[in-house]
Amino acid sequence: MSSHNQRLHVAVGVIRDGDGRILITQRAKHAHQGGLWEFPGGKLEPGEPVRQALARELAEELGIEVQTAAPLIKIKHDYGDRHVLLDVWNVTGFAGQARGCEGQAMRWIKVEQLQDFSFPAANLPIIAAAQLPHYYAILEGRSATEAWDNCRRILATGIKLLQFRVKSLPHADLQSVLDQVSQLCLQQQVSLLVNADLPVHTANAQGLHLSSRALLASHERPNGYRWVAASCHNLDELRHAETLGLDFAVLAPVQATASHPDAAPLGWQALTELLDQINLPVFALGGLGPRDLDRALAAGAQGVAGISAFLAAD
Ligand SMILES: Nc1nc2c([nH]c(=O)n2[C@H]2C[C@H](O)[C@@H](COP(=O)(O)OP(=O)(O)OP(=O)(O)O)O2)c(=O)[nH]1
Ligand SMILES: [Mg+2]
Repeated sequence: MSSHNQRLHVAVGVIRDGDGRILITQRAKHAHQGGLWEFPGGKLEPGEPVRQALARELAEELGIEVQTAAPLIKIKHDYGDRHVLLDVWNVTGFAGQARGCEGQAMRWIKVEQLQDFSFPAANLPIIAAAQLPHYYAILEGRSATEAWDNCRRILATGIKLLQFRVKSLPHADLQSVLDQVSQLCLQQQVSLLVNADLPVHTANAQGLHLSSRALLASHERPNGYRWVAASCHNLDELRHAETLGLDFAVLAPVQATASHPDAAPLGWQALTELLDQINLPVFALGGLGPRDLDRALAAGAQGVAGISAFLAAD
């Protein structure tokens, strides 16, 4: 194996301050991917655990001590001259004041500003992962009243990412319920994705959610949406979502669910193995709720998606 084929394992931190701002630093001009902005971090030493490498690199580069960190996403990327595995962690607690210990430029920026900076090519899914929350709620309802009631209950839990998928609603009611839901989402700064199978106008939504059938029928990313996501059940579908340049996927069913009793659950092990093979933020769905977040993160997921799990009691 030539040295270029050996994958360089890199520990990377998406560091957040108390206001949710993110720290980015600029790579030295002469370095690989020089001059571009990056999330601080660096190469693992031989035999070094990744969590330890993360702490060491952030101490060396920024003079901070990592206190709270959780896995965010893993990216494998071939630059041609170098093959990297970026092992990216969310760092939400640290001691000390970050400074550029190696003379590098640094900025604390809002998550929305990540688009305004040039990062290495491998960073695209990291930026999506950094901007997405850990929970994705799916709105269902058999009547306009029930859908609206469910929407209010879901948003009351603090959900910031919502899919409008009220497939059992009479078509005559769909548009007015969607208009009402999108109004409330706008007010509460919730990102709303509309399921692409629904016969509605999506002008007031930030995103489109493709069913796995719609995903496989698509040859390019739909235009004009801040977020485009898809439902997946296997590696082929996940790969297709990645190839189209979608922002994230939902993978189901991870556990057995009452709503889909015939579908064989993947289980945590298969979930981990599937997520290891793609560079895309993925929410785990199926028999899961907020209590499963740590397990989902450990498996390499962005977080947890659910329907009934996010309906808080009134
Ligand atoms: N830290 C970091 N590295 C990234 C990002 N995106 C990306 O493609 N990389 C690549 C660039 C490099 O090829 C590799 C990091 O290796 P590096 O050589 O900078 O690591 P290091 O900090 O240990 O550097 P050094 O001590 O050897 O100077 O990962 C990112 O967001 N952060
Ligand atoms: Mg570095």
